[in-house]
Amino acid sequence: MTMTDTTEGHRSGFACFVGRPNAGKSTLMNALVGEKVAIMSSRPQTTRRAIRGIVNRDDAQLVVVDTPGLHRPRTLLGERLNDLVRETFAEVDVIGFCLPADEKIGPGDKWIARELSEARAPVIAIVTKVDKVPRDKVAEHLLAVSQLGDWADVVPVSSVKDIQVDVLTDVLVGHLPQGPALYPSGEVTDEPEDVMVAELIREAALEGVRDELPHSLAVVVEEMIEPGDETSTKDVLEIRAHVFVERDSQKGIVIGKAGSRLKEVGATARQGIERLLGRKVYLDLHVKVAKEWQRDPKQLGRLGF
Ligand SMILES: Nc1nc2c(ncn2[C@@H]2O[C@H](COP(=O)(O)OP(=O)(O)OP(=O)(O)O)[C@@H](O)[C@H]2O)c(=O)[nH]1
Repeated sequence: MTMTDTTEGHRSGFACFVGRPNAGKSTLMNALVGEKVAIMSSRPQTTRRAIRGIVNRDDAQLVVVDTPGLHRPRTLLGERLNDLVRETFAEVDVIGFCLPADEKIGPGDKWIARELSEARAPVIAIVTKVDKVPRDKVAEHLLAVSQLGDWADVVPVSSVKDIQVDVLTDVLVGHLPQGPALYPSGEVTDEPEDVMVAELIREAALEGVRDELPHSLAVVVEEMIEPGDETSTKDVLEIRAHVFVERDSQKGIVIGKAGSRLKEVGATARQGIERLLGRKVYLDLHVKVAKEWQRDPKQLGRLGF
């Protein structure tokens, strides 16, 4: 009998997903990782890259990292985000490019495809939402997608109906280098709490209004006050956060009629935060207009970009 190293044949590495808004990236990432992983948001000090989740298997560990939306830059923030996306592309082992089966390939997809042609890592074209269209349409779409670029693979999936998600995992894992697990299984994040809390609030605030507020929204946690603290007024952890938007009209969108939407945002975010921290919290949200913050480097710095 020979001694076998347990890491022999084991693969590990990073994957990221890109695609235009609504392409099904988040749903797919959640399907891959097997649970809602927004709360695993993790942001290394220098970038906005976050760990979305980790797929742990006996033979592999696939770490899925987040990429800020890739889009045609119009503002300073847009340019910086795109730089970050390119940095992310340079650091991952495999890239998944999501293209929804129920939508024609558009200029946005072509732009992303061109960006991806520069990437060092292999790109898997993923045709998402195949449950939404008949089979012959899927076939047609697959053909169009395969002609769009030089892909390492083209994989059709449905995250909602769980079609081919396991196949996609195998394909992604196949592109990882051999190596031991990068994170202990069970570990989900290495991020400070306030950053994750801010991310949860931002997610909740964007829910349903992503199109209206694409990148014009930032959240800063101002204070997290423990019940025993001098300034504490509550008997639970008190979190005060600012939600920054660029314009008064956007403020209205976030707050809603008579504050109805902000109340919902707060309730959703609070639930997530309580799950994350494992304790009850009191959440106090203030919506503020930081005019043109996307163009102002000082403001950007303060908001963590
Ligand atoms: N029927 C069906 N709907 C899906 C599938 N995947 C995603 N969707 C829906 O498509 C919409 C967009 O999905 P998301 O996962 O939020 O897309 P995204 O690419 O993360 O979007 P952005 O956050 O805007 O970039 C949601 O309403 C999903 O429920 C799928 O496999 N089948």
